[in-house]
Amino acid sequence: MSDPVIITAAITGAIHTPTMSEALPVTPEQIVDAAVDAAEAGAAIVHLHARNPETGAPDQSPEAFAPILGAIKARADVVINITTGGAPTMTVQERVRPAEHWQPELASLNMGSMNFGLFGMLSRFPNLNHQWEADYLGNHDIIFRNTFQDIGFVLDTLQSAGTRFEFECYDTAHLYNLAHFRDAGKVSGPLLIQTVFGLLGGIGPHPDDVAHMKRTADRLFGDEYVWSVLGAGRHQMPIAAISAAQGGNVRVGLEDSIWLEKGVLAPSSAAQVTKAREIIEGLGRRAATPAEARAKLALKG
Ligand SMILES: C[C@H](N)CC(=O)CC(=O)O
Ligand SMILES: [Zn+2]
Repeated sequence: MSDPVIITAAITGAIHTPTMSEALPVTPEQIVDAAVDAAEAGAAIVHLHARNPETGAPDQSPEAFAPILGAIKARADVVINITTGGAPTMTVQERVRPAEHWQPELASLNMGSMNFGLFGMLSRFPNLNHQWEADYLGNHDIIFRNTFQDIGFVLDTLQSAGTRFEFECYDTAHLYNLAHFRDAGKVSGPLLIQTVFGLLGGIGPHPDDVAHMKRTADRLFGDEYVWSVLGAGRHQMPIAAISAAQGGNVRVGLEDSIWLEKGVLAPSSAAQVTKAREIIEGLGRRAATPAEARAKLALKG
């Protein structure tokens, strides 16, 4: 039987906005509770962003993470993964600061630049509460920038503190970018590769897309990598099931989808973790503990 499944819960992110779902955690207290609940539901890793408690706008200042990190650690033995993606509108210097300051076990790292098509969601949410939501979601001109220089800068800034990475790959080009850094000796296994599906600007959510990304990663990295998947929006659970059925790992959470199923808003990331666990256990597997995730990913603990 294949290894236990590492479940990552992405708690709030910087893509969805407060008007979209009341369940989206915004304040530090809400983010802490959501992360602890997700850990208790079976997540071994929580992926964290911070927000302005008043407006809900993304906040990438190290101070914004202060009331979140210690409080989670005091209540749950879960692996902390701090975003370096922040929001697409931020510079790499801004985006790397929280992980540089807090030196987590894991940090996310987008393996390339890409068009970020958030506007697809706008049609479903005509009445947004905050102007920044409309400006942000309605923007057809967003590029998430992470050049080879930016990626090198993030690696150099964080690796000295023993932080390892969740390499976010939105298309096969990003897998080749990661292979480039591996060949250059800048990164080494075990490489946690988070393949992202169904976000406009990246690869699609079709099972053929998943097979194509997995086949390419298998060829480029062999047993040097640990495979995980992230399906955006309504693709979250079907993509998780495909991965779990093939020995892979999964990421769920309100950052990636506000839905539990078609037309049903998820009451929490924990509810999505529970649903993913049902799928995983239905396949005869089980969720990995934080300790098992640390061992498999060679985390500093
Ligand atoms: C699709 C996800 N929002 C990817 C993400 O989580 C990026 C990051 O924080 O570095
Ligand atoms: Zn993120």
